[in-house]
Amino acid sequence: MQKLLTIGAGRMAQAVISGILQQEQDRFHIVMSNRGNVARLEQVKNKYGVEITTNWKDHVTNADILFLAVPPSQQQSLLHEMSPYLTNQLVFSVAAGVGVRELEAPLPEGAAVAWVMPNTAAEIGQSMTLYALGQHVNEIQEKTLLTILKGIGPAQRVTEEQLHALTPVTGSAPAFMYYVAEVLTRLARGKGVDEAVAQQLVSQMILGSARMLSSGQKPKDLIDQVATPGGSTAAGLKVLQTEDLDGMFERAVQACVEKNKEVY
Ligand SMILES: NC(=O)C1=CN([C@@H]2O[C@H](COP(=O)(O)OP(=O)(O)OC[C@H]3O[C@@H](n4cnc5c(N)ncnc54)[C@H](O)[C@@H]3O)[C@@H](O)[C@H]2O)C=CC1
Ligand SMILES: O=C(O)[C@@H]1CCC=N1
Repeated sequence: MQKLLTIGAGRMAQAVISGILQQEQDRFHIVMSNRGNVARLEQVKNKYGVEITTNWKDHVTNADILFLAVPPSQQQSLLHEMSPYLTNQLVFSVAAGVGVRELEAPLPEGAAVAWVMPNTAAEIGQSMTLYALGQHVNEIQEKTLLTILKGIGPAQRVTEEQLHALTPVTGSAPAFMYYVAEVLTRLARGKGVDEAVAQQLVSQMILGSARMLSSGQKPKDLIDQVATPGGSTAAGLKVLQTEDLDGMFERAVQACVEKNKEVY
């Protein structure tokens, strides 16, 4: 059994651990740590049955995998602090904007690092995860990482530059989708449907649409199937185009990219 130490026990650490435990219960011994929020640690211990600690240093030397799930602003000082304890552990981080180069720089020469960008659907094994590997990750470590990622959903290897550009598309865009869901749910409620029903009908609509997309059909073709020529959907789509929804999404993605750069 390999020992996996998380530093950070917040939303993303828990989403990933939850996904791993559903798929790979017996493969990893998981220890979760944070900066001292004992109540949060007790919660994760009760919820996931993992070991907890407020002092990651007690576990770092005999861990096989170090999973950094702290805010991007905290990560460089943490890496410096961790550096003297590193031997051959695989270090992977999910911090937005903190690339492979930034992970390697504070660590000893030859440190094995990976930059991973999951999303919160990791919690149910449905994240679309992107990852980039540092130059010193060996075959066994890559296999271990892929085992972890398999637990949280499909994963796609990309370059570090692509990962910077795509973080909004897979990491942040779930929030954009939930925003759309919130708006549609509110509209449905405004028509006298109660909240639970409104959420059910919107979530099933999104689920069905996602399944159609994941069957490989092109968005354009799927739009055409819905929009009867001269019909009501076409009238609605025209409003979205006139109001520049494309431009709004482009600007939202760009805002995420710019924000992620602020870490440095
Ligand atoms: N929430 C999301 O959808 C996604 C988040 N991420 C990344 O995941 C990381 C964590 O984000 P969230 O889980 O959303 O935040 P969060 O605020 O829920 O969790 C942060 C955790 O880090 C701990 N922490 C903070 N500073 C620390 C330090 N110096 N030493 C040890 N522990 C420390 C906190 O106690 C907390 O447990 C961020 O870097 C973010 O960019 C990446 C992809 C998606
Ligand atoms: O909002 C954030 O900064 C993180 C990065 C991707 C998703 N959540």
